[in-house]
Amino acid sequence: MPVLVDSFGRVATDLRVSLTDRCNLRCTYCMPPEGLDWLPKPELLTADEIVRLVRIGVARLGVTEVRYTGGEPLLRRELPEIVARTSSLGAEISLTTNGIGLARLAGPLAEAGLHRVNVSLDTLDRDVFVKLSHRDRLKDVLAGLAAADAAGLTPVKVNTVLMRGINDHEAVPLLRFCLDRGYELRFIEQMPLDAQHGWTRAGMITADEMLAALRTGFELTDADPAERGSAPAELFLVDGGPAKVGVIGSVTRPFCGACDRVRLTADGQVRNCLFATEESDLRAAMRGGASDGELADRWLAAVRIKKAGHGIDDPSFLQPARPMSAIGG
Ligand SMILES: Nc1nc2c(ncn2[C@@H]2O[C@H](COP(=O)(O)OP(=O)(O)OP(=O)(O)O)[C@@H](O)[C@H]2O)c(=O)[nH]1
Ligand SMILES: C[S@@+](CC[C@H](N)C(=O)[O-])C[C@H]1O[C@@H](n2cnc3c(N)ncnc32)[C@H](O)[C@@H]1O
Ligand code: SF4
Ligand code: SF4
Repeated sequence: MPVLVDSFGRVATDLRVSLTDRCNLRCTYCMPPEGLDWLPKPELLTADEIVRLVRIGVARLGVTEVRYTGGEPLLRRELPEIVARTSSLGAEISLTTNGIGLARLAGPLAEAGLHRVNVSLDTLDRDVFVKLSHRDRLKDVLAGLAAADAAGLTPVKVNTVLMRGINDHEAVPLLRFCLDRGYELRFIEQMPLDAQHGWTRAGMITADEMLAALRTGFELTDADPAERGSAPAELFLVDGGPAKVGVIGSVTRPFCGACDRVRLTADGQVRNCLFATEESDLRAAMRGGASDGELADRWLAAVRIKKAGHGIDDPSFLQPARPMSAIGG
């Protein structure tokens, strides 16, 4: 089987599929309070088109992990159907979500064949949640997390972006909360992918700062690096283990050398990197009558030209035109 390999020899086996660019939160590191100009419906891939492309990825191109994301993937009505139709292909199927609606959907998604979820939770404080996301939905997120755990969508992982002066005092309580419930918490460095282009390197909480904050409450030791593979999260044992906490240092501790990712946007564009400047239009090809083999060939060509890394520190770095919510995080 041909594989999605780039010119540096990295093989993309992890397909991240954005199901929609819409969202019911407005996290300040992601999009403005008024929202964005969402993609028009006819431009979105249909459920049939998504299933066809995922099948091509898994059956013809060596994809072994499929993650549905967005925008907010739980807003896509056909999510359980898409999971059901792709879960028999043999790849691991996971979901990254803000958790709103998961209280209702965790059971049906598990039944449809979803293996696990990662839920974003930046704070345990209702007022901070409102400040950070411009919506009063903390209760729904917490209910979604509990439902995911109860439905066996495990290991449940939690994603937290720390923001200076907003939630950076919550590193220790958030870890305590996750340890108590058996969730694997990962702290994330903010990347220049917000729609407002407001990111600054100085404003970002670094992985070193996160670790220093955590060490005020816990003893951290390096986990076995062999376990990491191509995962973005660097893991640390908490108080001797076995519980772990992760740090995703995309900016100060980049992991691009081991990158195994490729993305499909909600409007059917292949992106070989979060920070890609070029996309390959599978939707137009598909709607123009391309065969599975022709689509696979386009996909292979798109991955071949992946750059070595994100280049955030290069003087010539330009933030991509698409924000994270429209790329698929
Ligand atoms: N630089 C970089 N960061 C990424 C990439 N994918 C995800 N991230 C970061 O990692 C965070 C967590 O991503 P998730 O969607 O939970 O996926 P994951 O951590 O790869 O998933 P697991 O397999 O469960 O560990 C995101 O919020 C991003 O900030 C990527 O391709 N490149
Ligand atoms: C874009 S969201 C999509 C899925 C879902 N809406 C959610 O929030 O989990 C996926 C992940 O990207 C993260 N994210 C969003 N903007 C980011 C940024 N500028 N830098 C780093 N991570 C970001 C979020 O915290 C979330 O964990
Ligand atoms: S990070 Fe996720 S939940 Fe927050 S605004 Fe972006 S897409 Fe929505
Ligand atoms: S920034 Fe690009 S190359 Fe680096 S890990 Fe993410 S997707 Fe891969």
